[in-house]
Amino acid sequence: MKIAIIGTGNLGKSIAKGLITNNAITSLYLTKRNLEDIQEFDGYKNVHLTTDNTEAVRQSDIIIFAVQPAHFEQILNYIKPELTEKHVLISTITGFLIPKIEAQVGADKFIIRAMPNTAIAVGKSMTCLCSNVQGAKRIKIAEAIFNRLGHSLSIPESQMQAATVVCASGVAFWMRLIRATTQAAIQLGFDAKEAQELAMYTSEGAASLLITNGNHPEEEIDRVTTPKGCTIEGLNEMEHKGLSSSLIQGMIASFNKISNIKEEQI
Ligand SMILES: NC(=O)C1=CN([C@@H]2O[C@H](COP(=O)(O)OP(=O)(O)OC[C@H]3O[C@@H](n4cnc5c(N)ncnc54)[C@H](O)[C@@H]3O)[C@@H](O)[C@H]2O)C=CC1
Ligand SMILES: O=C(O)[C@@H]1CCC=N1
Repeated sequence: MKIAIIGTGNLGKSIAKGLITNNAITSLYLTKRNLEDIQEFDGYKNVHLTTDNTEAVRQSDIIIFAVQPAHFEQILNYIKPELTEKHVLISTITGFLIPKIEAQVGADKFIIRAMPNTAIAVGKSMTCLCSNVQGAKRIKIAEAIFNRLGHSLSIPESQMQAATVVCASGVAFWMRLIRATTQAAIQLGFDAKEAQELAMYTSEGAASLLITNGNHPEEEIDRVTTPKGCTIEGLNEMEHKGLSSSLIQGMIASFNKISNIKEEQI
């Protein structure tokens, strides 16, 4: 696949790492206004670094946009003359709706929105996808890319804002939970490195149980909570202090912020 990433920042770099590590490219063009920050990709076979977005678009079939929302419209306008029927446009931009992309480049273009997360760098991204009517004809291409780099789910565009919070911001939320677990483990006597090891692999094991067994989390919790034991004591204390409530409220706040991001673009 001939892929271009327009805007190789935090997410763009993660996607690039995932694509390169998984041998998912025929050629990969990475663009950024200042190439110094992406020198780590220099020297990889078939990987090209450039400040020229039009060159990247001309040389590629699949164009992944990973710039901040405020820059997207201008970039679309700039590359529009280069777009042909071969191009599949994949936007990872938060809050930038398909009708607005169509207004810039035309509804006849294959337009897909993807909401991956930074775990794409290690082939573990949960990525939600949606498309315009034309893009539906190329959604299999996007599924092939993102399934190779993790797990994908096609959803209506109306759920994309929620998917951004749960999956994309979700990595940061989980990191904080893992970090808090690590801090507790240190207080309980492990050194910092061991504490993080325990936290990382325990959270991986918990998620793997659900993925492999398809069970509800409470079913797995019931297997751990020995009557009158230490687990239920800890769990109940966490809930008294508002663990679930705090997570839910934080995610709703994050969701509401995306509406503001959309308004800031207008
Ligand atoms: N960071 C994340 O985990 C996720 C981010 N997103 C979305 O991805 C987009 C990028 O987010 P981040 O990577 O966090 O931002 P970022 O600021 O790290 O990356 C954006 C990059 O675009 C580059 N850029 C700006 N104008 C450019 C131009 N004209 N040509 C080429 N490159 C240009 C910037 O130099 C920067 O490196 C945002 O729209 C965000 O909502 C979506 C899912 C996850
Ligand atoms: O924080 C943000 O706005 C972007 C979207 C999801 C992850 N990073």
